Amino acid sequence: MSAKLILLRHGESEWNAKNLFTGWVDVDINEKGVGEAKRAAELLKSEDLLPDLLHTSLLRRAIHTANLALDGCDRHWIPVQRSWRLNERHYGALQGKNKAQTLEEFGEEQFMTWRRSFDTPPPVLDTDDEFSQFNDPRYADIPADERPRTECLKDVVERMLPYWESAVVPDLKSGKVVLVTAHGNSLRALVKHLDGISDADIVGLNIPTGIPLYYELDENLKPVTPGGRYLDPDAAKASIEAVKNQGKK
Ligand SMILES: O=C(O)[C@@H](CO)OP(=O)(O)O
Repeated sequence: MSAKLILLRHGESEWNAKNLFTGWVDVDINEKGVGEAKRAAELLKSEDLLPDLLHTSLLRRAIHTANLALDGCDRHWIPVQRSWRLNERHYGALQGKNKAQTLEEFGEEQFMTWRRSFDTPPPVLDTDDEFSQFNDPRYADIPADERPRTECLKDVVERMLPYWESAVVPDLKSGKVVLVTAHGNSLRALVKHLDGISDADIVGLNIPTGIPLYYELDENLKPVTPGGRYLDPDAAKASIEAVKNQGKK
């Protein structure tokens, strides 16, 4: 048995374009992002990788991207499950801050530690901050003392894996083609798990916006091809470079 999994980071968002730390702030995709989502649909169609089931985060940029990608390949009707556990990493007190200014103010080492280190979270965000989601009704089911106010990638792995095991794995095992539409850092957490990437090596992994990453998984849900396969490898390469260099302009 082999399972088919497609990972899709949302298309470019309004705040990606403005170079702002986003995290749980619920911004939409911009025009470029809409184009990326539609192109994702074309790629899925051309490879005959038509999703049977969708899992998304609770954030508009992932939901909108998934809707466009599915609509474009006539799969707008498939069952959907949404979970905060697929949300972007909560970026703590950096949410709403400009990446270039943060780099300048704190220096490259601190900036990259906050962006990419495995276990150093940014400072905590006040619950009444304008960029806080602490009292957002969509998170009311998360006990207040477990509701994130900042997260490092390790925290994301820990909150994402229970959802992976309980919701996504059964769908994969039932032979369905599963689409997971999520975010740069929640997908880094998932890829780390799938490919068994070390805490040190995950620092160097970046996920491009809007390009489907296809994994064929064996019976133990291990990737047949390590790292999976981007359906548009050239575009993925260029976009990965851009994500990597964010802030440095
Ligand atoms: O701002 C964010 O939420 C993320 C993803 O866009 O940024 P970064 O790539 O810096 O982790």
